[in-house]
Amino acid sequence: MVATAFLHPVGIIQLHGSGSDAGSASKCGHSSFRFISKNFAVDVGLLNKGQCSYRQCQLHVVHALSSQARATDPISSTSHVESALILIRHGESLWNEKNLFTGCVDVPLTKRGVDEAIEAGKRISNIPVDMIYTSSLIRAQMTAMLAMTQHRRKKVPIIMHDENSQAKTWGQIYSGDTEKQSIPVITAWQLNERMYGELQGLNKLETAEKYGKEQVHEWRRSYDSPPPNGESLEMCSQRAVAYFKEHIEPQLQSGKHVMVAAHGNSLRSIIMYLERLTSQEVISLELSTGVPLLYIYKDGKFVRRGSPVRPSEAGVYAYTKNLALYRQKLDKKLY
Ligand SMILES: O=C(O)[C@H](O)COP(=O)(O)O
Repeated sequence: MVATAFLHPVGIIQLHGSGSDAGSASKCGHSSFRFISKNFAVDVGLLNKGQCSYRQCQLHVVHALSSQARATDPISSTSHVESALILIRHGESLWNEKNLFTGCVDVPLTKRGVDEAIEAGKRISNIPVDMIYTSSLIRAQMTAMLAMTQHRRKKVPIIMHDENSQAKTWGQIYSGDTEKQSIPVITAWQLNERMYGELQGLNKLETAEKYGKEQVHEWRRSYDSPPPNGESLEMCSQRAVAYFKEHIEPQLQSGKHVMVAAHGNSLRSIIMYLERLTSQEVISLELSTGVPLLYIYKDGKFVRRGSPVRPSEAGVYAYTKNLALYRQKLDKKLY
């Protein structure tokens, strides 16, 4: 009986068992599998066809399947894992202040937006953050960095540069201790604000007068009506939610606490996914600038815990034992 070809969603597996000497047999007998590490799998198909012995077999390392597979797999199920997810829309930008459609135009924060980011940081200063994801736009990156100046854990957020191999090499940290005291910040264009097409740079009020209030509201808040040569929320969701599922959700599933600093619409699309909102319900979803939202990820589900009102708000930390313990350790300076 030969091992069947399949991709296991959990980890690199090693063939063991009768009839298949991992060293030479080109035909492997029935085998049991041992997990060596997570996030990869090997295609045992080559072994079955006798095309190579185990040792020669090219380990077709396949990135682990989606979190769904991991969630259903009893061995890898991380149902005991509980992670915090903080979503934050950037603070007020210079074009928010001028009431201009911004979309993917890369404008910075206003002074008020800076203050909003700092206030947001105070609100989440006792909630654990292991990784930060931002869009590739400066207003989201400024918001994340400013917010983290208020965090009590005092870890240093460091923007990871992997645009090319030199950037990766030149940005390396050569101290394990220093690395432990830092938080990787991953920037992703997929988290950018929806591209507002020919509305970018136009005044929102003038645009409503020109095209009519209903039409502009449709473009701004509906799910599937794009502005002229721009993205609909649905199109934005196809990149933002896809990125969240592929890159961010697995981190939460492994127990990492994550902050995502992004934009009104890219976050609306992600919240639509987290809270299973319909395309009708999402129309009324509005996000204020610089107000952090807290979700608890557990058993493959996201539970929204609102927005911490202030760092001293007991309620936030009573939500889960882990958040309360983390806060206690901060209070006792155990970090
Ligand atoms: O892109 C913009 O103009 C704002 O960031 C969000 O715009 P909206 O509130 O019209 O969606």
